Amino acid sequence: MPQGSALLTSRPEWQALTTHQKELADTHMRDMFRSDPDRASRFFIRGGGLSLDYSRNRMTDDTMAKLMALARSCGVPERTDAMFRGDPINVTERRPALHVALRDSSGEPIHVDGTNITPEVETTLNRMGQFVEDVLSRRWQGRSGKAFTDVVSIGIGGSFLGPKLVSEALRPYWHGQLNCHYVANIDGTQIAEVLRRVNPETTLFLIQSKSFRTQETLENSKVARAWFLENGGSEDEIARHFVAVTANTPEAVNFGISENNIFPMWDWVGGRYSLWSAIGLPVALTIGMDNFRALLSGANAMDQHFRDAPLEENLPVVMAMLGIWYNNFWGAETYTILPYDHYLRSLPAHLQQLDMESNGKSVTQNGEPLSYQSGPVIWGGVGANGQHAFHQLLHQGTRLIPADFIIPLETHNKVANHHVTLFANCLSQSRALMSGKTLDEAKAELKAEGMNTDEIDKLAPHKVIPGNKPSNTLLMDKSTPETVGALIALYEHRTFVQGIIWDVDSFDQWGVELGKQMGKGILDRLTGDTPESDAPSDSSTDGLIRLFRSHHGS
Ligand SMILES: O=P(O)(O)OC[C@H]1O[C@H](O)[C@H](O)[C@@H](O)[C@@H]1O
Repeated sequence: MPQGSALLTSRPEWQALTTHQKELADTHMRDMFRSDPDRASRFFIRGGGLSLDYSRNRMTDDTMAKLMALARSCGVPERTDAMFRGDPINVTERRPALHVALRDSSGEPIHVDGTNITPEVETTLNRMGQFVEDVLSRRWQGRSGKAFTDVVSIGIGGSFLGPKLVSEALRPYWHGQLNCHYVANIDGTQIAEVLRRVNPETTLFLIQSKSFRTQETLENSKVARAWFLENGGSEDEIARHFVAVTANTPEAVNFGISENNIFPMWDWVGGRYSLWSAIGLPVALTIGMDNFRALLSGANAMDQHFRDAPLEENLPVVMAMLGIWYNNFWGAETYTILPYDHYLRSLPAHLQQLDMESNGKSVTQNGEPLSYQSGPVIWGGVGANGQHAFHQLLHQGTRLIPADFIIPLETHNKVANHHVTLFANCLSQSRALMSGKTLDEAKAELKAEGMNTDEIDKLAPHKVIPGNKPSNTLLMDKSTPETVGALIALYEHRTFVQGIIWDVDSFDQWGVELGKQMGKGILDRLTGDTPESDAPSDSSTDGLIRLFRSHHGS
């Protein structure tokens, strides 16, 4: 499939969308709804246990047909097949991206370099299951024969955000035997606060690092080990309290983790796609292995929907192409994720890494500079809280910010009339964003309040809400292991499809490396190990290093 930066924008399908955007530029969604009573039922699809109402978008049937034509011309179906087949779609690292294999229980073989990987996936899941059972049944217990009460997961980035999101999302499924804590940051406050709350005799540490080279994780793990030894633990007992998940067994063994306590990761799973692997252990330990497997099966249901449904009825594809529509044809720079579910409060943070690390790229797969925008800024926050904070800018700011509203039909916590009120808030926000308020409506309202004409003329412009702001509404019956799995998988595939259109490598992250490389030299200068470094610097960095050193008297 020919691709390339110039090729994309010169495709007839791309140009048709450029022209089409101009035709739609002056049409308000309010009028689209008025003139088309079937709009909402036509732009409503289901898949993998989720439902999507995408009728509140600046589009018509013609727009969707044009977006799907672009998807086809960029090879979305073929590239999707390539991903599921295990082709090395991560071109810069010459690897497949096979997170879908982690949740495929069909038994169908998937080959990487000639080896069927599915038996190893199943073996690892069984090992996880055995470990969870051993811990919960107290066959595996702390050094003084007490049952574990706490799990501390040490990891960052993909080895942190996904498991943390799922732990929180599935809080109603916690069996209650174990508390779960996450430590990610090199800010010592985080680990200090966690260690203050746990007991060294009953705490299990999980060191989660695909590479086993990540500074933050290694430094925090050293602190955890030292704390364990300082608080009555012995070297021999480390094996009972420290477990690692990594693709780098030698480094984990070097660190002092017993080889029997190491769960594997594979280089064909990207960090931000790894919560489905043994990186999900903190989740499995707190919700039990059956629920963890249900999470995988929910994700697998979305995988099947993504692979098999026609593009027009395919949730990840429809959402991806609407995102392309705003990003590349309407100039939207950001995209907001609004879960109306307290349990999903960490979804925006997880999707931020998933999407911004995957599609924050500026060259094509062949290394040519992009002549168009790639991934947008992803942000968001839980509803209804955001309504009393940043939604003002969504309603009346000058920027176009498409939004995804995500809400379960049913709550786990029936408290007074809260859930129906939450639902009403969600619907009223998406409706207000779409319809807005005209100047005439604002004036009529003020008149009805008894205001005089002079005052009305002054105040009314401030009360105009432009509307025509696009949003999707994603629904699920309830936040369950299955629906949460499907929801996360949906966004993974949405990101993947957009990467196909932009022709970027969605599975590498070279940009992250530069800061890491520079970090070492700067640390040495701050600590005085190499005060006069030959490494390239600048007057700002030099000045700030001097300031830090003089503050610490060095
Ligand atoms: O799991 P690790 O190898 O420790 O990596 C943790 C994280 O750090 C890196 O800097 C990457 O940006 C992330 O994609 C990765 O998930």
